Amino acid sequence: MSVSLLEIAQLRELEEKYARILGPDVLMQRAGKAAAEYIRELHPETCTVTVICGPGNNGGDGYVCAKILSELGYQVSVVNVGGKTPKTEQAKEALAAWEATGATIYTDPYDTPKAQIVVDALFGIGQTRALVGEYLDAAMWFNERRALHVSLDIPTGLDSQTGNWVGGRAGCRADATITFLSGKPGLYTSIGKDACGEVQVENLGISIPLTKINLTEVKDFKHVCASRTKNTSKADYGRVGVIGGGKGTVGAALIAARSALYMGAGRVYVELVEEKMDLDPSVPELMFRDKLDLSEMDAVVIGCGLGFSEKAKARFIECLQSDAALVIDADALTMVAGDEELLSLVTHRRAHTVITPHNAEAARILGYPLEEITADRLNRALDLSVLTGAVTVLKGAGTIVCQRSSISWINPTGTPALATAGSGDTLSGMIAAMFAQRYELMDCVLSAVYLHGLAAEGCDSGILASDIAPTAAEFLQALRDSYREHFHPLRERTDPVSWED
Ligand SMILES: NC(=O)C1=CN([C@@H]2O[C@H](COP(=O)(O)OP(=O)(O)OC[C@H]3O[C@@H](n4cnc5c(N)ncnc54)[C@H](OP(=O)(O)O)[C@@H]3O)[C@@H](O)[C@H]2O)[C@@H](O)CC1
Ligand SMILES: Nc1ncnc2c1ncn2[C@@H]1O[C@H](COP(=O)(O)OP(=O)(O)O)[C@@H](O)[C@H]1O
Ligand SMILES: [K+]
Repeated sequence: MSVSLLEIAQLRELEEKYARILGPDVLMQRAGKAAAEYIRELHPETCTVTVICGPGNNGGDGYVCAKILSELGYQVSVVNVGGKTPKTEQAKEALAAWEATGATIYTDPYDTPKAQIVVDALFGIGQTRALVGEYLDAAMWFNERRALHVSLDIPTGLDSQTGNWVGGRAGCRADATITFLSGKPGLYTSIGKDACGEVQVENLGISIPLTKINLTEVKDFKHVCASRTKNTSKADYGRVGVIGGGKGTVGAALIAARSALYMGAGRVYVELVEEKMDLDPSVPELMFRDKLDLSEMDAVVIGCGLGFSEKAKARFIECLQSDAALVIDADALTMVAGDEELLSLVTHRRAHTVITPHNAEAARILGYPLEEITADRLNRALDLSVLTGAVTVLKGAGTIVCQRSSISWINPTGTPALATAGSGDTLSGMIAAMFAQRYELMDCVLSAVYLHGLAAEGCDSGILASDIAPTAAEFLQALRDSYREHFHPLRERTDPVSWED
């Protein structure tokens, strides 16, 4: 199963339930202890630490963590930012326990001695408005330190649901975040991808319910990772058709088509609506047709460099009316925006349909300003699936995959190296290749999105879009090797993925 990501209301419910079962301060004690242990793992040598605490329970976690670190031999300074009385009983008790050690309590972090580790326990999931005053100053102090930056639960200022800054005001930027009970969506998408650094989830000994928002794991598409049956031929791996080729943008279709081949499609055909080509000399395996017979295709990609001609639109309509699995990308998405006839054809499709917009395309289809998409990508992705009936892949940092049934996944792989022309075309071709190989709907989409991102992991410079699929294919190979190792009765189990639940 995927890693569950809980929303605030669900976290609050768990918090209340376990406060009743375990006692009101047990979770805070566990959170503070887990944070101290995590910091010790990150920096086993004892050193100087400053913990900045806010007025709520996040601050309470900070006081507990500070006391345990101090008992472990770290030299800890604690700041009760603004010097106010904490707002909850548990946080008051945690502050009192720190006070009982006789240590100085600072109210301004700028007064503290230099520290090798700084810990942000200002605000967690209870931050309801933009940082101002002493809290904003404290967040700035945190960011300015040349130290290891650790946030408790979430980086202060981050909206745990959307991954944006609360009220648009930037907060803490951590090198590492230890988050309690479960992951939260905002840690894995948008600004959250930068603000959290490494994320460690600590469930505090609580069993976490399954939820409708998940972080994709390899196990979510483990059928794709199983070995292919040996007694097969290219007919078993299907036919992908790529329709593009508007004036001057042939490359996009070629990139999508090549990617489908690399990801294991049996045959890949290209139709160029406005341009003419009979051969791609660098990938002679591709076959070109003036007009594809859609009834012969298992999966079709439409939109990459398609243009907006009448011919293109007519062809799009034929694709929508076909029984092939359809990946709708780029120009085809823009065509759908504001066109009721096309939208209705999308909605009424019987075969699998995936739309792959980036934020701007999503804004066009929904008729929203771009800011409304970026403000809440999870909910906007869901809006798109409800509007179109299709599986939505809302691309970007922390790509969101969602179904109309309201189950969503956030994809954890990918880097800014993917922010390069043609990278979305590659993804479309990869998804279609999975359809052609007849995997289940969500196996197809989740595997392609995950592997596409994985291909760019560790790359902080630039890559060619054409290189993404070959690298993704190598990762898929490694996963299949690992899966085979694991499930082979005569082999030792040394695989890196834990395949069984
Ligand atoms: N969930 C769990 O099970 C567990 C939760 N735990 C921990 O508790 C944390 C949640 O605690 P929390 O609810 O007390 O919220 P937190 O973020 O500390 O502060 C909220 C306070 O700040 C205030 N306030 C808000 N914004 C403000 C602003 N801009 N400027 C100034 N004030 C502002 C707000 O006031 P109000 O909005 O009511 O006026 C409220 O009083 C959670 O993240 C985790 O660390 C763990 O201990 C164990 C398990
Ligand atoms: N900063 C980023 N981090 C992770 N993935 C990214 C980032 N920027 C872009 N991507 C990914 O790169 C691809 C870009 O797609 P798209 O914008 O359609 O490109 P193009 O139109 O050039 O093909 C998407 O899969 C998107 O998720
Ligand atoms: K925090």
